[in-house]
Amino acid sequence: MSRRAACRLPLATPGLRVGLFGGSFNPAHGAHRAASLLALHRLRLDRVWWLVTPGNPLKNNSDLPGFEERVAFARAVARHPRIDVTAFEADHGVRYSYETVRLLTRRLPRVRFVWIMGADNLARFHLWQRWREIADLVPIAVVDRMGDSLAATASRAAQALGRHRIEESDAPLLATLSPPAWVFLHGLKSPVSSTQIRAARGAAARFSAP
Ligand SMILES: Nc1ncnc2c1ncn2[C@@H]1O[C@H](COP(=O)(O)OP(=O)(O)OP(=O)(O)O)[C@@H](O)[C@H]1O
Ligand SMILES: O=C(O)c1ccc[n+]([C@@H]2O[C@H](COP(=O)([O-])O)[C@@H](O)[C@H]2O)c1
Repeated sequence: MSRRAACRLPLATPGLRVGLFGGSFNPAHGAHRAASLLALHRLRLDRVWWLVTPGNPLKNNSDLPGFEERVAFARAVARHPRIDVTAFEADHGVRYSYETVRLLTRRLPRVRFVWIMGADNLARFHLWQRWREIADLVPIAVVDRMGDSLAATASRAAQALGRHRIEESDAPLLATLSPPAWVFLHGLKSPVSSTQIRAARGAAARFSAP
């Protein structure tokens, strides 16, 4: 591991409860922040680390803006003392979440990590590389999202992990449970998406073009 990589991970003391929130952040937006605050509060986390991906393995990344640009904008949007925007995956040359989680849990075995994702990602979680092993490594919190709840709870991964789902009222315990364990968090249901923001920016650019 390089000195630079070691420097770019936030400080984490044993027992700290850390939510891992991976994303393309193209661009970061208010629902990323709101989902992080919901998870911080409902899971009794100490911090949330945003893991800006060098490129989602399931997306076409040909139009993805530069990594540093997405990190800088994410930092401007996060603006919270308990949210850290990290370049962990780029620093370590990984883009599969299984590798990220394995690296982090090995390097910081006494930190209590929780993987956080929006409901759209639970709906497609069974397509991720080694998704069952991710669920064996860390508890998972799924944040409800407008239009995605039904597909998420009926998905292959949700069904396969069904008996490991805990009651939402037990969410404060999630970080202390041995995986597999997961919870579905209601209470956000935001319609905001990066897709919508990119479309609005594109329309504005076309409108103002001479
Ligand atoms: N409105 C939202 N409500 C809940 N979770 C969200 C919301 N928007 C994004 N997320 C979650 O944030 C994480 C990062 O998402 P991402 O950066 O891909 O944003 P996005 O808005 O889904 O982007 P895109 O529209 O380009 O797919 C994912 O786990 C995603 O499910
Ligand atoms: O590991 C995988 O196979 C995998 C497949 C799809 C998405 N992910 C991760 O899921 C997170 C959310 O991605 P996105 O593009 O929906 O923001 C991000 O950390 C991606 O690296 C990971």
